[in-house]
Amino acid sequence: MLELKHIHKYYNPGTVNEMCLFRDFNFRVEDGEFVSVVGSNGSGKTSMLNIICGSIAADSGQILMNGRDITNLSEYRRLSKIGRVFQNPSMGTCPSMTIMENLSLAENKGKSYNLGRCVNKKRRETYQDMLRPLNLGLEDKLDVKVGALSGGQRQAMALLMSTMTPIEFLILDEHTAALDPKTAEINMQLTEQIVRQKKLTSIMVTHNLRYALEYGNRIIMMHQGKIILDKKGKEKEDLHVDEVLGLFNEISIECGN
Ligand SMILES: Nc1ncnc2c1ncn2[C@@H]1O[C@H](COP(=O)(O)OP(=O)(O)OP(=O)(O)O)[C@@H](O)[C@H]1O
Repeated sequence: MLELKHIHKYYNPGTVNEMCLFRDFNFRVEDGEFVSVVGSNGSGKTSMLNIICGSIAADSGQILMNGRDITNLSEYRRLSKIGRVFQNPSMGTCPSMTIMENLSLAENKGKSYNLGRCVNKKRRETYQDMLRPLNLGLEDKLDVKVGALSGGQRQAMALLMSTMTPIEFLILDEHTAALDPKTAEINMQLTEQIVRQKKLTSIMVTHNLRYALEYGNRIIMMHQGKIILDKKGKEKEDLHVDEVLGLFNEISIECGN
């Protein structure tokens, strides 16, 4: 379970650019939930993920993980339980290292081993078996540098790498936004498969309303630092893209856009 309680967040406090993004923001994600997060630009989606992961600090409020208060826990320590994939495929993989080295590094997350000890034949075979079902031909490219892969291949790698250690939570920040439709679909299917297999509690920010409705069991919409729609289960299944789009339009008119 992940919980944000009474979160307050100001950007640029005490300056002319001061902006209050979250005022008493509350959000709770139950174990096993896969929450899609939609919302207009600047509504606070990435800031919320950053606060959960510890990349930025809230000004006040509490962050709980499985009931434990992690508000003051460093990002590094939080990430032993959280995997995160970003929009940019070049984040989360190292371009100057080979696929083999990248996967080994990801498997070593939290361990003090160096690479030399871990790039071995057994792992090579394991990684080939892991990559084969993706049908991206990566199993035959273990010694190719990741920088030579396409964006879609790199994002599939980033997804695998973020979930190689025994994490409980997966945070996806527009992870298919930079991919062409076919590659995005492949990455979404891979996401769903990993989430189901590893029983991960997941939060996926996306601007793709179809993905937001098709994948996961809960959807929230954010607007100006608030959750303005929250549907799960059957209520979510009954939602149509047009309805969510309608809500977007209402908000835009309200904001004078
Ligand atoms: N480091 C920062 N310093 C100052 N303001 C920030 C900072 N990060 C975000 N903001 C502001 O906070 C608001 C929310 O930004 P955030 O990136 O969380 O929104 P978002 O919903 O993820 O947007 P998008 O869909 O465009 O990615 C925006 O107005 C943004 O300008």
